[in-house]
Amino acid sequence: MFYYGGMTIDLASAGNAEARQAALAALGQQTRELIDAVVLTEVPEDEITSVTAELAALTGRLRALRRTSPQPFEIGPDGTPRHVGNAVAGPVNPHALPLIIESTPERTVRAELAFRPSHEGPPGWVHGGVTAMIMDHLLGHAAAVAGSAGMTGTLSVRYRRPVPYGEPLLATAEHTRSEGRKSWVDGRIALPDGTVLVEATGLFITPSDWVGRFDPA
Ligand SMILES: CCCCCCCC(=O)SCCNC(=O)CCNC(=O)[C@H](O)C(C)(C)COP(=O)(O)OP(=O)(O)OC[C@H]1O[C@@H](n2cnc3c(N)ncnc32)[C@H](O)[C@@H]1OP(=O)(O)O
Repeated sequence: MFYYGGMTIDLASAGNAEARQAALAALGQQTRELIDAVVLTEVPEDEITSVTAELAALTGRLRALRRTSPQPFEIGPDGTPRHVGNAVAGPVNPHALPLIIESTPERTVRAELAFRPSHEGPPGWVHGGVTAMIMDHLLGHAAAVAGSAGMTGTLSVRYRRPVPYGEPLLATAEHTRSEGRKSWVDGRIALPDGTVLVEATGLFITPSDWVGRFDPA
């Protein structure tokens, strides 16, 4: 639903929802490229000022029709909840990598990823809060794949080595045990040669009203 000039418009039913999602995903990707270009640019100051004015105009065009409610969960191919606007995995959210997660037959999860220049924390390396965010989401996905979808209760991260951006990395996670609505998950981000850079353990708690709602496929 979108709110515009006193009207509520259901754009999904008015047009082709799939084409709209593809268009939004393309906008999200272009915006990611813009963000990295902003971070890395060395163009002259008058060009920066000119581009800023153009961006202000583009921002105004997008604000002409605005969503007023959160996007709902969808059920992914592996039966887990997800939504296109998610800050880690949502294709239409420029903030997201987006993380593309695969489930294995053993109900573990893996994601090939490369951080971007805009994720920089210490010069030349990825910000620890960004890697923690990736771990949070991936571990949550592993809980869901194991049939224990929940919200993060606690997340513990051990930073073993600095994480580079612009290089291929592999993130993996697996559910280790559950007690009632509480589930524990381990995960890590590693170099392609297996060198572990970041390790994490999370406790995920299934809210009472989620019980039985997101059973894996
Ligand atoms: C596939 C998609 C993956 C997505 C992953 C996304 C990960 C996220 O970012 S989620 C966002 C961040 N997390 C949050 O916002 C959570 C906010 N907190 C909450 O909503 C609630 O506190 C919630 C749901 C965690 C627990 O609420 P509720 O179900 O009422 O818990 P409650 O009944 O009090 O406690 C249940 C058990 O969990 C324990 N518990 C509750 N909260 C915590 C906590 N934060 N840490 C440790 N244990 C906890 C309780 O002690 C209790 O244990 P026991 O059964 O042994 O007595």
